[in-house]
Amino acid sequence: MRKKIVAGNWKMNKTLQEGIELAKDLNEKLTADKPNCGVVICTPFIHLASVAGMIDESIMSLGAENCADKEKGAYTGEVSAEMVKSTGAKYVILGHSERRAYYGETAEILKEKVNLALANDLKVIFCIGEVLEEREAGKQNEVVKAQIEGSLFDLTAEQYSNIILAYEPVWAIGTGKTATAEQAEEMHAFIREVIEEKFGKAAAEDTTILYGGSCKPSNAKELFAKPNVDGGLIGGAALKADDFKGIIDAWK
Ligand SMILES: O=C(CO)COP(=O)(O)O
Repeated sequence: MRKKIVAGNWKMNKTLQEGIELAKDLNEKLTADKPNCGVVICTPFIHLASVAGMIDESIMSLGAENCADKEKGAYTGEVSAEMVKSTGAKYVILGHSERRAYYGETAEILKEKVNLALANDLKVIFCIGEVLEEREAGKQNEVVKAQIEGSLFDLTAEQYSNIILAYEPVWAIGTGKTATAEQAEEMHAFIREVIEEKFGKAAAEDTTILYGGSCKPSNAKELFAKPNVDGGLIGGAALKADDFKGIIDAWK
């Protein structure tokens, strides 16, 4: 049975002190009222080691928002998968549309990152999704399929079992314009078909596919009610403990 997950992506928000406060607050709230799903918080690199020491791992896990495409060495400013793992993090987000668009991350670069993350025992939350023009041209399926094929199709079945997918239509990220539950379901079902073609039916059924893009407490329940939507990858609403918990509670 695939796992239901609500994951937060803090992006480039929160000072170290603010991040510690948020993690503490969330940890307290979820200790008092246990979640019905897996919870992951993905924080900037600088928060990882501090936050790792303060969260109850039976309730939530920690992840990074990125890692380098190189193993180690003279790559000033980069943070390797091995370094991420050494903080206590268990997950890493890769292929976020902001990384693809603003930092030129190609399918090839992402393939390297995915390999290094998996080699260091990190689970990968791999993001895919089309931009508005692609949706308007009816090309969303083609785009998403190419993103999956381009970075994940060389994985072994064993490696693939550590991948979580996150469908994030770029036009819905931070815009307040959520995909409808029907649009999300339609794409998630298609993604499962793409996975089935390559990795087989069991792997497709076992893949957790998250929806991301303006997901909030007010729309999470409707989205998560769809059979192929296994949770969310949350940006803005993950920055307030009450909002994030409101989304987690959509599984109750
Ligand atoms: O990009 C996202 C999560 O990775 C979604 O961001 P928002 O929830 O702010 O739209």
